[in-house]
Amino acid sequence: MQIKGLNVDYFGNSALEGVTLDIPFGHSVGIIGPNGAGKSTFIKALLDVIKKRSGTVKAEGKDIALYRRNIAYVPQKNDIDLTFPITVKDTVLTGTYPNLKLFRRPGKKERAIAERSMAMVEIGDLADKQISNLSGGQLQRVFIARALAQEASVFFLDEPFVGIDMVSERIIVNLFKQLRGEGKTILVVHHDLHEVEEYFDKIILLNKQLIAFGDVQDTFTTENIRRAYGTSLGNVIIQGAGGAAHA
Ligand SMILES: Nc1ncnc2c1ncn2[C@@H]1O[C@H](COP(=O)(O)OP(=O)(O)OP(=O)(O)O)[C@@H](O)[C@H]1O
Repeated sequence: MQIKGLNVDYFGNSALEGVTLDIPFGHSVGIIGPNGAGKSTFIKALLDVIKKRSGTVKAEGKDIALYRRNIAYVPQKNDIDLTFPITVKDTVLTGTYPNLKLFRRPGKKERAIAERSMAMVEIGDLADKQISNLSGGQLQRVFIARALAQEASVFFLDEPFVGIDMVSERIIVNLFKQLRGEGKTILVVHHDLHEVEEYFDKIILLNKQLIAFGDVQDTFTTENIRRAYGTSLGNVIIQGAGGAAHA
């Protein structure tokens, strides 16, 4: 995915400035940076769901709009209306809609895809429950199953580990490993620096501007964390992460 000169403003305030990088497919990539660094904005700009002031985003040489169907997106929980009356299986089934032909309803094939997707995140037993009755971790797995049902090759997830239980976290991490093994690309906005090395093979450090991008071993360094978070906050974070970052 080729990103060139990406600038995004909200009401005249800049959220992203001149972000240029080339994200190779087939990796699990963490997007890391302080609150308000523009991480969610970055994902939304790549998806073309918010207006850019300038810049281009291409995938395999094509404008991202032409590639959009191949990208499954799991937004932050806050961005989803959880009071909407819908069951787990119907929510997951909506993941198949982008691939349906015009005026076609989901049939046997789509229901089989939805079932397989639910099984991949171990929520088959919740199929008939209303989404409003689920725990945070179960809900996150429902939205990931919906993304799987889209049968995309690229996955964008915004803070998937926030407010979830350890069992859900383990299931999701194992799924990421499985998807990566199948050559899929996973781009994840992530807050907690503890697990960075286990979850991702590349990271993007962001604070309005691109601070660093590359393999975790080379990029997840105390120096880069200080540059992204500022020296004093960076030091607190490095200590809190128990030396997870490289010196
Ligand atoms: N819809 C919006 N309207 C106005 N300003 C916005 C909007 N969305 C984000 N912003 C501002 O843009 C900046 C970047 O926000 P963004 O949500 O992308 O950051 P983030 O790194 O994902 O933050 P967090 O970790 O807190 O979720 C912040 O200053 C935020 O207040």
